[in-house]
Amino acid sequence: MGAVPTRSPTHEPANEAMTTAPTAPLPPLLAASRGDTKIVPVLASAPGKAILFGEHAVVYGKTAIATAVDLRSYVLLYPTPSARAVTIVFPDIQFRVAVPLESLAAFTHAPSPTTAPRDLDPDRRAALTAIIKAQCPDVLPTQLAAALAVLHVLLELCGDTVPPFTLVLRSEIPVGSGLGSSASLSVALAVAMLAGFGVVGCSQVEEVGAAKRKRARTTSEEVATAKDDKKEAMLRTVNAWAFASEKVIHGNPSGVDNTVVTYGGSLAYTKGAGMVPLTGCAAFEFLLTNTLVEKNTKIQVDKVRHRRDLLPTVIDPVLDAMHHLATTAQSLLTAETADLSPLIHVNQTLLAALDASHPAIDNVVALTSAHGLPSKLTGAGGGGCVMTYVPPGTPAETVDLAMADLRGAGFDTFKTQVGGMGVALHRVAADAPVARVGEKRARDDADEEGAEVKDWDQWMARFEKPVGDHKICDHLNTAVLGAPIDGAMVAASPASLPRKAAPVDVGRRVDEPFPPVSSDRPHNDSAWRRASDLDGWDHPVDRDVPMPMIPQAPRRTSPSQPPSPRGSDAPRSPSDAAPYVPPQGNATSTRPSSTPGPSPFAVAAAVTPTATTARDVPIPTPTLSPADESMRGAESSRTSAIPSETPAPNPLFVMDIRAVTAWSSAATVGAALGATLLLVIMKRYGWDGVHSHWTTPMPAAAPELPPPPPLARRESVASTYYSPMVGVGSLEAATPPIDLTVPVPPAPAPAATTNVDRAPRQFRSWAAYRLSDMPDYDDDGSVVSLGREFRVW
Ligand SMILES: Nc1ncnc2c1ncn2[C@@H]1O[C@H](COP(=O)(O)OP(=O)(O)O)[C@@H](O)[C@H]1O
Ligand SMILES: C[C@@](O)(CCOP(=O)(O)O)CC(=O)O
Repeated sequence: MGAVPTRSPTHEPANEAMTTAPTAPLPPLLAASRGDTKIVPVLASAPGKAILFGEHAVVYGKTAIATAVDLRSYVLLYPTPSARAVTIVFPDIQFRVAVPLESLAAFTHAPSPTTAPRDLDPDRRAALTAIIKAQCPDVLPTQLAAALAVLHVLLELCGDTVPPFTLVLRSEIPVGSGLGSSASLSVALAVAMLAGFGVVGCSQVEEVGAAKRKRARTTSEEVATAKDDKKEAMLRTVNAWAFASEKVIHGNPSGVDNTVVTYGGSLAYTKGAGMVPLTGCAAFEFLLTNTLVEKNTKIQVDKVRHRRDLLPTVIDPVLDAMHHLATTAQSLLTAETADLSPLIHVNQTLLAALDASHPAIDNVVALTSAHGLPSKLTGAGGGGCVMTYVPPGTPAETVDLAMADLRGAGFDTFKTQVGGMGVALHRVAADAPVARVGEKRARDDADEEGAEVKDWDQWMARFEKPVGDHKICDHLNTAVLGAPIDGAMVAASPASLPRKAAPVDVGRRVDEPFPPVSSDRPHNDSAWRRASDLDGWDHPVDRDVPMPMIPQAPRRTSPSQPPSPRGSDAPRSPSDAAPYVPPQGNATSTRPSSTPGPSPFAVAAAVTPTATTARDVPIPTPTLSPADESMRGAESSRTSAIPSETPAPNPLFVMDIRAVTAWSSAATVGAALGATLLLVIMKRYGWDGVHSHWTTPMPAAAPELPPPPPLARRESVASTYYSPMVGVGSLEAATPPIDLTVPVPPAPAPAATTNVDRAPRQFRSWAAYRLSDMPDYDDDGSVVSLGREFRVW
C-alpha cells in the first residue's frame, strides 16, 4: 500500500519559529486581565514517545523518525485562592513545593502569551532556583529541573500577576528512560497552563462548535480547512511553549520529542525544517524494554557532542548515515511489506559508535536478536529503554518467547504500536466530585471558589495515589475532551458523561484488528510511601492512610551503597565515582530482602533448556579517553539490570558470540576457526540462517544441532555486569539461588522461520487514521474527537 498523504506534508518548524516570532494569534486575555488573572481548573495529558530512527543525529540537523506511545502524563491544575502560593506537586518523584506568591512578584515583566515564550536566562534560573531552595533546601536536580520548567512557563504567561493555584503531575511514563517523560511533562504542562489561563481552549471550543453548526451550509472541505487552520495554530502554540519547558530541563533539545508528543501519530522531524506526519504508512508492532538503568539525556547529548568535537571527520559520517537510515525508513514505512530489521540493526551499531549504548542495552539487543528480533536503544541511550522491532509476519510465539526471556533477565518489557493520540484535555466524569464543581469557572465569586477548592483538593488526593497497572485516566474516571492531533483542542462537551464511557476507536478497521497489546505496562517505580513519611510533604488528605504500593521492578542495589530516590541526576563528586569495571562472570549478589522473589517469568526462563547463559556473552571493556573518563565520572549512576544466567535459547547466536570472543583471544583461535568451519558446513548443507541469525530465527528442524543440555538447577538469576559507577540508584542485580526441582520439560519447538514475503499481513494500516476518515461530532453533540486517533477513557 502506498502512502496516503492527507494534509500538507510539511509543517513549519514551530519550535524554532516560536522562539522568534508569534505564530498563532492568541486572545489578549492575560494582558487584559493583569492584576486579576484567573485560572480555570484543567486536566490535560500528553503521551510519551519513542524515537525509531535518528536520535542524537537529530540534534545536528539530521532527520529522525518518532512516534507517540500509549503511556501518558497528566497535569491537573486548579485554583487554590486561600493558599497564596503556587503549589507544585510531583508525586512520581516525591516532590512538593509551595512557592509563595510574594516571591514571584519580583519578576515583573510583560507576559508573553501572544508572543513566543523566551528562554530561561541564567539569572532568572538562579533566582528561581533560590526561591525553590528556600522552600526545599534538599531539592534534587531532577525535581528542581521540573519545578523550574513549571515556574518558567508560568512567569512567561503571567508576569507578575500569578494567581494562587496547585499543579499536580502524574505520569505513566518511566522517568528518564528515553520514552519522553520530560517532553510529555512539558506538553501536558503547556496545554494545561494555556487552557487554564484561557489562552487556548474556551474560545476555540466555541469557534469549533460554530464551525460544526456551519457545516450544513458549507462544503465539508471548507469546514475542514478552517478547522485545520485553528487546530494547527493551537498545536503550534502548545508545541512552542512545550519546547520552552523542554529547554529548561535539557538545555538544548532538538525539538523532536515535544513535537511528536504534541501532534501524536508518527512523524519525520528535522530541526530547522519542521516535521512531516507519517500518514498512510504501515503500522507495526514493537516492544519497549526498560533496562532500568538510569540515564541522563543532557549528559548523553554532551557526550556525543564531545566525541564529535574530538573526531569530527569520523563522527559526521556516522550522523549522516543515521540520517540516511531515517529517510530510508520514512520511504519504507509506506511499503506493504516493509521490513525495517536491517535499518534497526545498523542504527544500533551506529549509536554504539557514538558511545550512546550501554551493556544493559547490548544485552537486550542480544536477547532479542536470539529470537530474530532486532533492537536498538531509543532516546538518549546510556540506559533507559530499548525498542525491539517485530518484523511483519513474526509469529506471536516468537514475540512471547523473547518477552519471557527479557523478563526472565530482569527487564521490564511490553508491546506497543507506532502512533497514538497526542496532547489532550480531559473532562471528569459526571459522578466524580470534581465534575460537579468543575463546571464552575474561575470567575465565580470567592465563596464558590472556596467550595471548588475543597473538592479539587479531594480529587487531587486521588490523582496522587498510585494506580498499579491501570491507566491513570481509568483511575480518575475522566473522558478526553479533545485530542488535538492534527486537530483542534476541544469540542463541545456533553452535559454529562457516563461513568466510564465505552472506548471509541475511530481508527481501527474491523477486518484488521490490532494485535493484542499486553496489559503489562511500565510505570514509574518511584517508591510510594505513606504521605506522612515524606519530608516536607504536607498532604492535605489521607495523611495517615497507608498508600498502596505499586509493584516494584526489582532495583539493583549495591550492598555498599544505600539506595537513593530514583530519577536523581545529582552530580557526584569524582571521589564517589567507581571505575568502570567489566562484567564479573561469577559475581553473585543477593536480592534485597524487600524485593519480591523471582517472577513466574524468571522461573519459566530458568527451566528453559539452555546450553549457555547471557553471562557468557562478552561485554567489551571500553577503552576510555581521559575526557570520556571524566565524563563518566560526572555521570549519574549507571546500573546494570543484567542477570547472570539469562537463557539464550538460540544456540546459534551463542555460538556466534563465542566465535567473536574466541577471535579476540589468541589462545582460542583454534576454537574460533572450528566454530567458523562448523558454520560454513552448516551453511553448505542448506541452512541459510547463518548469515542472518538476527533476522531469522532458527528453522524448525535443525538436526545438525545437538539438543541443549537440560538445566536441572539454576544457581542464581542475577548478578553484576559491572560495578555501579556512583551513588543514587546504583543497584545491582540480586537474587538468592533458586532451587528448581521441577522436571525439565522437553525443549520447546523452535520458532518458525520468518518469511516476510509469505507471511500473512497481520498489521493494520494507518490509512485508517487519515483525517478524512476522522469522525465528526455525534448528532447530540457529544462526540468529542477531533484527533486522528481518539478514545474515551
Ligand atoms: N513524572 C515526573 N514528575 C516530575 N518530573 C518529571 C517526571 N517525568 C519526567 N520528569 C522530569 O524530566 C526529567 C527526565 O527527562 P529525560 O532525562 O529527558 O528523560 P526522558 O527520556 O524520559 O524524557 C526528570 O529529571 C524530571 O526533571
Ligand atoms: C538524544 C535526543 O535525540 C533524544 C533524547 O530523548 P530522551 O530525552 O532520552 O527521551 C536528544 C534530542 O533530540 O534533543
